[in-house]
Amino acid sequence: MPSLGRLHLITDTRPGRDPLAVLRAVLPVARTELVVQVRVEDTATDREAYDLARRVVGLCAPYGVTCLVNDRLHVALAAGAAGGHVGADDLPVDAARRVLGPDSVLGATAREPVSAVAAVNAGASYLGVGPCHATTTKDGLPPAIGAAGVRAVVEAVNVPVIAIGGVTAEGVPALRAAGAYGVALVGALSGAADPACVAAELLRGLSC
Ligand SMILES: Cc1ncc(COP(=O)(O)OP(=O)(O)O)c(N)n1
Ligand SMILES: Cc1nc(C(=O)O)sc1CCOP(=O)(O)O
Ligand SMILES: [Mg+2]
Repeated sequence: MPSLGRLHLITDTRPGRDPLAVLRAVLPVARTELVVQVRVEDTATDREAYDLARRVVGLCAPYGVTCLVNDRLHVALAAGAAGGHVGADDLPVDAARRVLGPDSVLGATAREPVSAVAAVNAGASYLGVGPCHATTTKDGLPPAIGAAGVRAVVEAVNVPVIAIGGVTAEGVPALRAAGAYGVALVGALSGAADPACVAAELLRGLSC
């Protein structure tokens, strides 16, 4: 299994966003500290998801950067990604592990310690934990858990915890202090005027 980077860039495919331009800017700065998660809108077709995943895999390969696919594990396999990420509405973690095989990276969403332990026992190799802070990127999320909620999960499991939801460079030190291994972001990178600069700032926080 590839070693996991600490900076998880999740593609932003909302209208007006350019996920490949953001990726091209961030790749040379973050290199192997980067993980890219291909996440498309629920309304996107599998063909659209596959086309984006193939392009992301192709851009990541020269840098040795890990590419994952959110939700659609058949797309992950078909596109040659290193693994996938599942949450409560997706395949259960044990089924996802069977689909991906023993050596793939498998992330699972967990919001508190009990489900976190269950996800790890079912085969998750890392956990996405949040929402840490309020976010406008995704609707319907439960209330923010803050750094204290992240810490509660960190103390319950022995896999990397990736903090997600409203993460900014300013927020990284508190999340690291809570034990987060890394962070996952959509808006803070996708909406940045200079994504490379923001990535460098995020990496400085993650290296402490
Ligand atoms: C790193 C990371 N953590 C959490 C999520 C959320 O996954 P999920 O709960 O399945 O929600 P969707 O992203 O599918 O809307 C994630 N994608 N990545
Ligand atoms: C896709 C997603 N999942 C979350 C969760 O808590 O499960 S928060 C989130 C959106 C993260 O986007 P941003 O960095 O712009 O807040
Ligand atoms: Mg999902």
